[in-house]
Amino acid sequence: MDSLLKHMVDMTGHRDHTMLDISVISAVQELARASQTRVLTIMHVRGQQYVRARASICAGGVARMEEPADVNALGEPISSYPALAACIARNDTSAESLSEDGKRTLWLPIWIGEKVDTCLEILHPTPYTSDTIHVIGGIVSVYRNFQNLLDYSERDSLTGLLNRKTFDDQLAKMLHVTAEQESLEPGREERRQPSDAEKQWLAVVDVDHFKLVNDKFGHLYGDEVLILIANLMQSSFRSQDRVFRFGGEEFVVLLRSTTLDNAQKIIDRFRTNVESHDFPQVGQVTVSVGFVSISPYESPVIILGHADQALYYAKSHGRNQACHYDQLVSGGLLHAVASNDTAEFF
Ligand SMILES: Nc1nc2c(ncn2[C@@H]2O[C@H](COP(=O)(O)OP(=O)(O)OP(=O)(O)O)[C@@H](O)[C@H]2O)c(=O)[nH]1
Repeated sequence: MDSLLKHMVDMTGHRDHTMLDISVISAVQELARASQTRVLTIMHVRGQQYVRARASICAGGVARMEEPADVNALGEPISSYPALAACIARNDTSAESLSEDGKRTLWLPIWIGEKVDTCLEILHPTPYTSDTIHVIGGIVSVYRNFQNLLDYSERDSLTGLLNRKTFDDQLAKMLHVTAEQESLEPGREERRQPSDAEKQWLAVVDVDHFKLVNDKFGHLYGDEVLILIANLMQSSFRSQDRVFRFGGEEFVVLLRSTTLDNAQKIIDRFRTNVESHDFPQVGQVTVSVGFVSISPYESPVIILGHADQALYYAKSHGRNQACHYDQLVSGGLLHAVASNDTAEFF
């Protein structure tokens, strides 16, 4: 029981999804004497479900995060896990399978309302007693409640998008990973990257003339426009991209690993989706976008400042368009300010 309490204290002491994953699999692994425990992400992409491990621990080992070799890979189709697929299809909370070579696997999907995007997978050599199942059930409940709480603190209450604080954390992580990858290729910093190279991108999105929407139709309709735009963002961008609301009528998107051509296409698809949407009562609404590639050699403030400069260019040159910072600079339409000062534009 001491051990159970220790694990519960550990799990509830985290304010970060990664550490929560690590502590839940460490707890299950030890208390359920598993041979392997994993946290799986269930991704929903265009009506299909995919499974990808995000943390794992083996007997006698330490828990670790699973970093996918390719961040764009969706994982395995759920059909590779028939017992889990059937369990999710019937909205169930557990499934077991026994393979021909005697390996037992227990899957515990974590339901939050009608949605499931996480599952615990426990491989165990011998059948579980009802006491062990009871302990595992308790750990899973605490894990689910804590995930829920963390999720709530990471999101904007009006649109349900990720909030500004989560953006700061995720951009810092993205810069760190990119810097690590580039350090594996010395000299890359100085080399000019080809225009078809895959990069990470940051786009700042601002609703055009939003004050007019509020003034003409009232704040309730204004709020509805923001919610519908948030929905259009979720459906227009890819599952590996991240969408944030910065507050007001400003949104930010982090686009993962794609070429300039693709980034422009993905952003324009969203922009035209907004332009062609019929907003109840309000009619047509448009957005302007400024975007920039993310370099680990620049600070978040500078990266955001560049995207903002491109956004203001789009605003002051007709709105309802997406402008690329580097293209504006190389075309002489914007002036880059060479500076190490992180307060360059503020
Ligand atoms: N309904 C609603 N309005 C908001 C919210 N947050 C900020 N606003 C309003 O958004 C409007 C932003 O207006 P401005 O910054 O002047 O910009 P704009 O009218 O969109 O003009 P441009 O950006 O130049 O195209 C203000 O009227 C704010 O009151 C919100 O959560 N809900």
